Amino acid sequence: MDKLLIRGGQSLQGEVLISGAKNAALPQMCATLLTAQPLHLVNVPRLHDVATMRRLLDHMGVATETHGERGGMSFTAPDTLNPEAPYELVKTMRASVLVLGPLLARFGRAKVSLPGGCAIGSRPVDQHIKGLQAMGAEITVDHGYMLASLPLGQKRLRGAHISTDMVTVTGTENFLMAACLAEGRTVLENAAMEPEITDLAEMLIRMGAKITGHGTSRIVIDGVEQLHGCEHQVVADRIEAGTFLCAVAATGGEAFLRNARADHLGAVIDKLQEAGAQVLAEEGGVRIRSEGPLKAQSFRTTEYPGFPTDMQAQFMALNLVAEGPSTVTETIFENRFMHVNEMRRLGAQISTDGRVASVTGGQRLTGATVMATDLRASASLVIAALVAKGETTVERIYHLDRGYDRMEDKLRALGADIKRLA
Ligand SMILES: CC(=O)N[C@H]1[C@@H](OP(=O)(O)OP(=O)(O)OC[C@H]2O[C@@H](n3ccc(=O)[nH]c3=O)[C@H](O)[C@@H]2O)O[C@H](CO)[C@@H](O)[C@@H]1O
Ligand SMILES: C=C(OP(=O)(O)O)C(=O)O
Repeated sequence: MDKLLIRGGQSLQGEVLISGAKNAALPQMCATLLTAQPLHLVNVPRLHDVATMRRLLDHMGVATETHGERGGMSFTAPDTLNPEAPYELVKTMRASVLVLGPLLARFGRAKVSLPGGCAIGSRPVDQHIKGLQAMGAEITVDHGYMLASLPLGQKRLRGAHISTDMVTVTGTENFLMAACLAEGRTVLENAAMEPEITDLAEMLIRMGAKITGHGTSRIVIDGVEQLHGCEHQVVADRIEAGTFLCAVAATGGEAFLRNARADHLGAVIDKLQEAGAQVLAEEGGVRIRSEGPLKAQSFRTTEYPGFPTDMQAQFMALNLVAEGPSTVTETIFENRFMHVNEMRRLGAQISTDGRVASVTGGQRLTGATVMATDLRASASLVIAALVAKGETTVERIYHLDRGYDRMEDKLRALGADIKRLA
């Protein structure tokens, strides 16, 4: 199993290219199921989750191709395919639930294993099921599979008014895709507003969908009979960018994050600036300068445009070395502090009480062997290791590879002493 060996203490300097977003590319790949015409994506990140999604689409009978250096991928979903997502292919990836809406909308049936993904909470899909049922689908769960179909004689899903019990990102994406081919109007209340939703909606509009209100909490979709192919560039990964911002802030130094979108990182940039780092939106990217001691920041995770749960662990790593006490409150997932125990192996002083972690800042971390437990936990351990004295081994980095595009190469180019051991 691959691991990372990191010798801490180098400040980071230079330029890094931010890849396309995992959480935008994955739903966009699923949207290919909505049309028989080819979908061409560019700026698709090189990630395990993307490879897994490709295998899943291949398994169903979608023709997939990669081309060029710019992360080009093409997909063609024929009129007849196998609408089944087996456990083996979906167990590591939450986004696999996103085939459900498109399959139902175009083929009228689907058999999809309950999805996996980061083990950061129980992560049910009850809202997905309820919303699609409101659109007329019949869905039962049996032996870990969602079995979905349309009632006899019904050819299309029907537009509905859907108001979810909580804001759900993939739930919103499933309804958005399903509603594009439904009969009549669908209104999504309490919709997620993440930039990845907006990017998906913009791509669907390019495919012929009629959508308004994306980027707000009320999205209106008027169903059409058919969608067509298109070419789309995947939006830059705000979480990868945020991770590099925290890494540079923690180690000190200066870096330009090419393609990063400051407008998608408001809450994270505000906290970094309050901590004392300089963060500037520039033409083509974001620059960060960090020198001298930073001040630890308390924060709570909330839905976009609030502080992202996917940045909680990385910012906690920064709070370890910044000065002063801080509290970190996780409101989205009930079990997203698994990095805390591993950070303690590096000498961190953190106590947790339910969803609140209290962090003692200004700590001298020292290298140790730690274990990655989930995707962003892995990234936070890498950041902590970059500032720890001596050598740290981060084990089980297959979690990191799920969602970061060659992270160690990018960090090495910025001056980090980091290597992968197979
Ligand atoms: C592939 C992808 O885009 N993953 C992101 C997506 O995950 P994901 O879409 O799984 O997260 P959701 O927004 O759905 O989850 C938000 C909360 O709602 C709960 N919930 C959700 C659906 C449901 O049917 N029932 C239910 O109870 C979840 O357990 C969680 O507590 O948004 C999360 C929150 O920003 C991010 O951390 C993930 O990186
Ligand atoms: C939790 C995450 O991913 P997933 O939803 O794919 O498990 C993440 O990207 O931080």
